[in-house]
Amino acid sequence: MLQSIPFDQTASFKKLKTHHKTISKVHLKELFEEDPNRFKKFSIRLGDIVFDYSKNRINGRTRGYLLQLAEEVGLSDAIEKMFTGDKINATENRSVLHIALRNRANTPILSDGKDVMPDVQEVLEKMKVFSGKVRSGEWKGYSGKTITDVVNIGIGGSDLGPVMVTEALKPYAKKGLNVHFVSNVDGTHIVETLKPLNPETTLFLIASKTFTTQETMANAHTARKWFLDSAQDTEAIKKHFVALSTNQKEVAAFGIDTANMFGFWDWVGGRYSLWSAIGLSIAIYIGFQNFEQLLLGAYEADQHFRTTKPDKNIPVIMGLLGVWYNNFFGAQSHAILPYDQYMHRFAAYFQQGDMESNGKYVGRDGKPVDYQTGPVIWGEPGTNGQHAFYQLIHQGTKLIPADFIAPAVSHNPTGDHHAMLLSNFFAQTEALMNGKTAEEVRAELKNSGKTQEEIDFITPFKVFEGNRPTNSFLVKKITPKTLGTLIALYEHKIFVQGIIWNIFSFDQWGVELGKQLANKIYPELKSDAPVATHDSSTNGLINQYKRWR
Ligand SMILES: O=P(O)(O)OC[C@H]1O[C@H](O)[C@H](O)[C@@H](O)[C@@H]1O
Repeated sequence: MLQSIPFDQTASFKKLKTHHKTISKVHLKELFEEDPNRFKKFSIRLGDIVFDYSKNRINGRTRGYLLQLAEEVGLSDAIEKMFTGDKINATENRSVLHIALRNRANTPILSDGKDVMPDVQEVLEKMKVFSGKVRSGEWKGYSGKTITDVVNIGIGGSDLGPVMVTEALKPYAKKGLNVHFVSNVDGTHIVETLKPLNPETTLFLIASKTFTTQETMANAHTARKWFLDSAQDTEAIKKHFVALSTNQKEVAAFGIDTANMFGFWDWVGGRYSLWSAIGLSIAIYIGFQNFEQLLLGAYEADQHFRTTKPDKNIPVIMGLLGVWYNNFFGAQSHAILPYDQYMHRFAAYFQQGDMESNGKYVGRDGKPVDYQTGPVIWGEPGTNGQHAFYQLIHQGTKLIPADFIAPAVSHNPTGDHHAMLLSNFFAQTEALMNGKTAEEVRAELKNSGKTQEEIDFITPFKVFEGNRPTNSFLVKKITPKTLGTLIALYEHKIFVQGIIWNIFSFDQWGVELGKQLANKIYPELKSDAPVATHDSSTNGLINQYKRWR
């Protein structure tokens, strides 16, 4: 069990509050001028990743207080509890062991007194064999043809991870074997996905931890019907449908042979499950060896998180910096900006990872907290974002801490594209930090042919305050291994913040109410009779829908 320590009642919280009053008046530029060793002091190297957090509104003292905060809330103890299978997900009475899924040392990890590693290894072995057969063409469809298209049907944690990783690692894909993802219950998603596909060469992975999720079950049944319309034989389902789930009973009830089921366990949270059987689409797409590299990268991040001192610990520092802006500067959101087109779903992935984990107002003591918790996570790949929303980051009234991520080596070294991309990556964090003063603007306009009056008018609009904080992740190359490390670092950052905010990061009760109400409304939509059981807005909308449909 985790302790409950309201973070605003810690001694370091008070110190940080007082310290904030002075440091918030200091410009980042001054911090760099004062200390030529800032980059060295405030950056950490982990394998092929450099994490530079020097462009943050902190000095050594800030870092000291933040690290004290981590100590006061018992972070090291909490980390150890996660790694040793303690039931830190108390509201669901579960261990939190996604770290076991990538425990490449295979050392025993106990949950409920039982070593989970033999089961983890068994499923990995099964994934290896199966993905190998699909990739080699040995696995045949009902008419004897090899599989060309894999459709993963799942939503939330059973979709976003595989989507993000298969996109990010496209250069490692096998030619002629495509993956598709269907998540939305909107019929458009499955209809459009199936349109170009041939049932004889399509393999469906039904991915659902619970195997009861409405969207996934609806899409799975539609896929089953589409398939049987062509195969005309329920026996053929065996060759075209597999299940990734913890729920054997429901898998069998759906008609999938449980021999074709890849299991996982209740100690794997949906949004932390891409490392489990839920990653089967990844293993098929990039090959099992590459999938193992992804696990290895995450394992290295796990080791780093568990064993490195807090001041050199990337997720700890990431988490503390987030708390610094969220709770002391009043920042409401955090942007994730990968300068890598393949990583275009990275921010979307961590919207679930972070917001479903830390979007909570009830503390671990069961009482509402008096402070802000999880930030709004958002972002798009650079340079597209620059031409869309960076205006607000540079000159808006909101403070938006941002993470910039870029590979030094591109998978597509076409012409000078990568140098151009990287020059933008470097320039943006520099610009956000330094800004541009009125004097600099005036000097630039001096020989522009403008009158003094025109210069006076335009100058304030061209001034950039700067002082906008950023982190930079410079990665040698986005490979399965470095991507695995990056994802795990972000996962652990979420953990750190949940511990500090004294909330339970591994449940998600907040998604239940909407589901419950949808289940109540769904039968009401069957008849054309007007409804009167809701508030006037909901009744009005439902009844208009009934008139129009
Ligand atoms: O994998 P499933 O059981 O189908 O769940 C899919 C998703 O739905 C739930 O509503 C949760 O919000 C997510 O955390 C979960 O990943």
